Amino acid sequence: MAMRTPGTPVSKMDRTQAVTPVSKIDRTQAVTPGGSSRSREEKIVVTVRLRPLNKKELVAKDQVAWECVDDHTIVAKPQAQDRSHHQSSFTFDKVFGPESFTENVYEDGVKNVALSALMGINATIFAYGQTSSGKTYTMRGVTEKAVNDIYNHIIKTPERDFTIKISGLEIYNENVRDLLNSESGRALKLLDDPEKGTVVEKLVEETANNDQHLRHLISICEAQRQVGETALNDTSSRSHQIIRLTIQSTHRENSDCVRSYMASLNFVDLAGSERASQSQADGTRLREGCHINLSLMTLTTVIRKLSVGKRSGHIPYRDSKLTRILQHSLGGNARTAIICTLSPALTHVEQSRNTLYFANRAKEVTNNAHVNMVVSDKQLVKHLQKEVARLEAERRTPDPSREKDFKIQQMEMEMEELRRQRDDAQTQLEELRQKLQGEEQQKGLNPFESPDPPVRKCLSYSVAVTPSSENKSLNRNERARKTTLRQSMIRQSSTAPFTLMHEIRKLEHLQEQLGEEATKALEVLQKEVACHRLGNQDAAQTIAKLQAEIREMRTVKPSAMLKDVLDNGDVIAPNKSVSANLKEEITRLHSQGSTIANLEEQLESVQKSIDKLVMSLPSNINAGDETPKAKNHHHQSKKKKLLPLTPSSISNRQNFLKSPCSPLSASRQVLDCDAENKAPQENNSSATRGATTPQGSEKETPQKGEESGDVSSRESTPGYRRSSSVNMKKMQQMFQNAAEENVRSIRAYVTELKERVAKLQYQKQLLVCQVLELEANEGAGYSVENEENTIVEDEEQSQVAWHITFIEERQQIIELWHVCHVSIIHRTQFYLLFKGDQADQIYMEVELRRLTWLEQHLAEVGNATPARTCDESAVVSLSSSIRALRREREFLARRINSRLTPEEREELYMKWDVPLEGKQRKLQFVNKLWTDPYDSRHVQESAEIVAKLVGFCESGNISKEMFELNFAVPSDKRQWNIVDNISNLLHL
Ligand SMILES: Nc1ncnc2c1ncn2[C@@H]1O[C@H](COP(=O)(O)OP(=O)(O)OP(=O)(O)O)[C@@H](O)[C@H]1O
Repeated sequence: MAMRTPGTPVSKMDRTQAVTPVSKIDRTQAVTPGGSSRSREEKIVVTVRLRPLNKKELVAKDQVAWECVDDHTIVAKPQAQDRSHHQSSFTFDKVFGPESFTENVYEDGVKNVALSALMGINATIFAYGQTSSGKTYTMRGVTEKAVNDIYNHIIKTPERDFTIKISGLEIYNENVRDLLNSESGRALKLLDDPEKGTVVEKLVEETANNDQHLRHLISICEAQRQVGETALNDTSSRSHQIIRLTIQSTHRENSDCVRSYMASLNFVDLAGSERASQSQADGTRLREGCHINLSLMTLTTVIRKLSVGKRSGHIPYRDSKLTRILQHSLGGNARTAIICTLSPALTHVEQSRNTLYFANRAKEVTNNAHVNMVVSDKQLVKHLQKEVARLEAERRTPDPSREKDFKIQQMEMEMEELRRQRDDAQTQLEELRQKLQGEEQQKGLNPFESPDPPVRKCLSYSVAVTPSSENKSLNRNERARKTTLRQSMIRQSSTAPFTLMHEIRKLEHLQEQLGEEATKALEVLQKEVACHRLGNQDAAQTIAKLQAEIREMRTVKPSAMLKDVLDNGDVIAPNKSVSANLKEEITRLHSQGSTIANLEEQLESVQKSIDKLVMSLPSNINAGDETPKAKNHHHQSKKKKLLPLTPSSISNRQNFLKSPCSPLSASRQVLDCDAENKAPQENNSSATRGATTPQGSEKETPQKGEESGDVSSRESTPGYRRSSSVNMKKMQQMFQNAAEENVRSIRAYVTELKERVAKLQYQKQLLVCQVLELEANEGAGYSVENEENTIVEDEEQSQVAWHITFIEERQQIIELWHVCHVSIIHRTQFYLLFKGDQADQIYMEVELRRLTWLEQHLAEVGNATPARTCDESAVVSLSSSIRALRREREFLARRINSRLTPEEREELYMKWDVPLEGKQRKLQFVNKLWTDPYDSRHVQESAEIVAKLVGFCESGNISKEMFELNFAVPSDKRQWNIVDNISNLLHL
């Protein structure tokens, strides 16, 4: 749509496009197909103003020949003697009658076009008409009002800086004269500029300081204009006058923005066409009249040619200086409004008709205005100078702020403090232990023996797992559960000493692995940061200290005894009794009580140090705009890529059981609970991921380091420095990004190590409990030596008792699954795998414990939205568990068609009361599974259906190992494709 209603208020104007108000007269053209959104075609706005009869005409009793019948139409009054067949009615954008004010002409006719210049769009306002028709009268008023509006706009737009310049020229007898420099008296040349088009050479351009100044300059132009008396007009303009305002505006606050709007606004008061007979011109006036008519004729030709289309051949702009100077305004890059002025007198009716014909053609001319953005040389130079200075400074001093050094110093101090605190804690612990030992010895008791072993065990467990649980009232099942737990422990203690020893070995081996991996992580960190600092000694020292911390962790390795045992192939010394071995184990476990805690503490300390280091990276210091979500995503994706993991660590990670009782995990409530109920992906996908990611990660990290190293080495060469400061900046930025990413990855990795240490803690505590059970049994007379006899004697009785306990425990577990919204795939596997075998005791116990903890945790957290911690571990809530379970049910529903035949489906739908024709019946059906924990038949059938849907059959495609307290990789992943996911589901 092209603009038609010229009076749109400035506030409603589109600041970047030529505005297109609605018009009553639809003579517009469509926007150029494929044209820029900032450029559009628009027809010249044409208005007609009919002045009142002047004194001379009134005296001569001239008649009024024209009438404005409405806002758009002017008609010739029928004259009795007029027998010609001229067009008598003309329609324009606006027609103003003799009573109209110049203000109306401005507001409704040209304002919109004039103010486009404030938005970077060139604009031109013409007055065209016969001599004495009122052109000058109208243009003066229009110019005055436009100046008012321009300055009002400037006042209302404080965010932009405006510069207004003015030049004035007249074309008199086909010579161009400077109205602001009239003393020179010489004619100015027109030059062709490839960018600007025709320019007037040496035309003076003054900058207006304010509106008054501008008005003053305009008045100078008008005063300098050639005026002469003719028969028709005492003050007839004998030249074409062009007053040009150049308006430039720049956004104040955005100092980096070097582009600004720039447009010119032309006020063109043409000389009037005249007939020599009427103007009675002779001599000078006649010569003037000839030139005037000649240039107006060229203008008319240009308009006529343009009105029939720009491709209608040659447009004779160059035939007159007027059309040459105004070329852009005639069919070019400008919005143009023409005010055609008419005398109403019948004596001038032919002249007026010619004016209307001209106006008629002009309204068909199409312009193509666009917003002009310019880069001021001055601004550009300023901007470039600033940039060069900044880059030079950056090149000379990579870290001018010294802020990083300061932060490193701070970090070192904090590390020192942490180390001191750790040593103090260790000393205190040692003192406490010795004191305790002394007291126990005074009482004549073994320090690790308790007069009431079961109570000792319970305390040990509850303190470690849920420090606050002592004050909480027991729930409906807790009492019974504790009883059965105690029973199962006692039973287990008589059967599992070897298993326990084995578990202890594994745990300790894993602990050693953790130390190694932490060292690797720190080595990578050191490399990254060393590169980043470009040899900064302080940073290197800091990292060396961090690494020493990790080495310290490694020194707290399994004891010499463990080493012996491991060296001997993990076999218990044959000359020692099982009881003696266990006692030693107990002692060793206790003596290592602080080992894992130390590891945790030290990892915590390393984590803090790394956090500090990451924060000290320049991009982190400045970065405040990265959203947490984006950071999280970024972090996760990079973590996958960059972690320096070994295959063994990957397999370990996949099989970790998360501990709820670690001091770390308890304080931070770290629990991978979405994983608890996470719906598995389609088959194979997870296994593939697990296999490919670590390999990629092993390759990625060193590559990054090498890249960084390359950059730093190149930067240090003089040739590189000379090459380009912009390139150097880019490369520095790239390097910083890479370093930051890797350090973040390492931080995430250390966090993960911490979690794993926490899990170790949990496992170890569990083992301590069990070893204590053994010890207690021994103390009570159940010696391990006569263990076999005892078992044989009590076998039958024990089996019956266990069976009863199993039934009870399983029911408790099923109820807790339901309450905690645990994965129904997990429920199915557990339910189908553990049928009451003696060896199932430990699994039942572990499951019961973790569910008890989970139930309590959910009760504490409630429905709170799981918050994300910085290390990305999710905190489970009831709602997150329910969501995960819902996703899992959707997953299972999707498998119904592929896993069940149509007959099976139909049978099941009927059996489970799912309408056969109902919508989403698959989901409806799955939603009914595992919903009644008290109906054993329902539970059994639910388990069977889920097993079928996931392809699990109890006879061997899943290992009990995955529910066990060990970290072994399932022996055969092919047995069940989604075993990895299920392992995750089991994470605590
Ligand atoms: N709309 C109007 N209302 C009242 N008086 C008007 C109007 N238009 C013009 N006049 C008067 O008519 C006379 C001629 O006007 P003006 O000089 O503006 O004509 P012009 O078209 O510029 O003539 P020229 O081409 O000879 O310069 C002036 O005295 C002016 O005051």
